[in-house]
Amino acid sequence: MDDSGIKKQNWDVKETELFLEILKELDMKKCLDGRKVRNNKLFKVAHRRMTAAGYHRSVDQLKFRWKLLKSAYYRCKREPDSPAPTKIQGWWRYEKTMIAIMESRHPLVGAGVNSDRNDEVTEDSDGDASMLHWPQPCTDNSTQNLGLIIKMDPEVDSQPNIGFIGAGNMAFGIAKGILSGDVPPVKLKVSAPSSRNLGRFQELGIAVTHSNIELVCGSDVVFVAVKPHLVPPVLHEISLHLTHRHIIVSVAAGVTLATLEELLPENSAVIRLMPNLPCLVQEGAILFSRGSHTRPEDGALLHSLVHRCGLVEEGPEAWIDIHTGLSGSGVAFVYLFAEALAEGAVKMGMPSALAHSIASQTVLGAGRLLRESGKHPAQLRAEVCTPGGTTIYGLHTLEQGGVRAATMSAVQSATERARELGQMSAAGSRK
Ligand SMILES: NC(=O)C1=CN([C@@H]2O[C@H](COP(=O)(O)OP(=O)(O)OC[C@H]3O[C@@H](n4cnc5c(N)ncnc54)[C@H](O)[C@@H]3O)[C@@H](O)[C@H]2O)C=CC1
Ligand SMILES: O=C(O)[C@@H]1CCC=N1
Repeated sequence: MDDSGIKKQNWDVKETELFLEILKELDMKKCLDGRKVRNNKLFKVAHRRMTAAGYHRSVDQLKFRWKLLKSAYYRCKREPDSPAPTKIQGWWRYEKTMIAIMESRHPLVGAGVNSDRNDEVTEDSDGDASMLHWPQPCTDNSTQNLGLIIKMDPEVDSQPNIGFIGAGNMAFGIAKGILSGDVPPVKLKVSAPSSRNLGRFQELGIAVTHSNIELVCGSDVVFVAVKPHLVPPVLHEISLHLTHRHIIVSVAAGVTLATLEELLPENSAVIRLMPNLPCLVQEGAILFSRGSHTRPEDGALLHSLVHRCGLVEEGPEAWIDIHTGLSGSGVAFVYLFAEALAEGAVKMGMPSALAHSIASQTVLGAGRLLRESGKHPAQLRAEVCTPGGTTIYGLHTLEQGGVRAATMSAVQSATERARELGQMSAAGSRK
């Protein structure tokens, strides 16, 4: 047992890999400047994340493991051809990640850095490099550093900062869905070139900017919510300012993961997400697919952010365009049907307002019953039909009008159009 009462057990591969991934993701290279208080915060965040993943290590155990990993790293660096055995079993598995963490750091230089010598092992002469000397990809260094420090402080905030590029209907719908979870508005920011659509975000307490770069620098998860043809120029604009901490989530219809990855710096974590407008009322239907440089945890993080938007599923990318036809566009098909229902009633003499109100309640009720009963639509339809009654007469008319075939064709057309948009944006990205 250690001081915290946590039993000492050997670290296994998965646990060590997760620990290193967490440190990498927390931007250790920028945050660890040798100040004990800040180091403690970082290890506390790591401790919380490890615990959430089912690995129960105290903060001190994590620090000790980190010391051993650093020792092994320096030993191998000193004697690359015949390194002495390290205290880390299976070190070779972690070497690459350690190099990624350590070699993006600068040696401790000069005054102003209050190095915490107790936090080091003999081999470790760098004392956790100063962020003063780390080149910042973002122009807004002060907020960047502040953001990282806030991000690391479990008491203040451990949630990611979320940015929206584009202030349109879909960004607003997703933002509202996210806010209905336990994410406070202070964690969100939105950018758009004009102020036209920004007011409604501000009313929700969300910060706004006209600078996509400022937005990216202050965000961990960035939703790209501009029209598909604007995706290539927008990604080109922000690319230089992306770091490995960013997850880019595109909601643009048709734009494929391959195109997104091609437009972004190598190894960028990209997720393609297709929402629909009812996210606005937390009744959306979302399907997302992860790019080749994401980890399951990135999907889990995204899921946890948007789960209040409605139904959220992860699936293969081939289904995203189909989901666009079925659900992204599908809501508009349902609205057309609702409108036609109401107009039928108006034709028969009902006042328009009442007809529309009843039509929307009919669509809502039918949808809820369909979802909550878990029954096939044909079964529910049969439950409404009295033999020789009104419904079967009406259904016969709809079938004569080809409503079923027309609806299937509508989903097909919208899916094919999404694919076409994808090809166009791929061509745009190669220009
Ligand atoms: N509206 C919908 O129901 C759905 C839309 N989508 C996708 O969501 C994306 C956005 O669609 P909507 O929200 O409907 O569009 P929208 O036209 O309502 O919003 C687009 C926003 O992008 C902003 N914008 C334009 N150029 C920009 C730039 N260079 N930098 C930053 N912002 C810029 C505009 O000012 C506007 O606020 C599209 O790619 C669409 O395919 C996906 C599913 C459903
Ligand atoms: O019509 C569109 O292109 C977007 C994508 C799905 C819904 N609206």
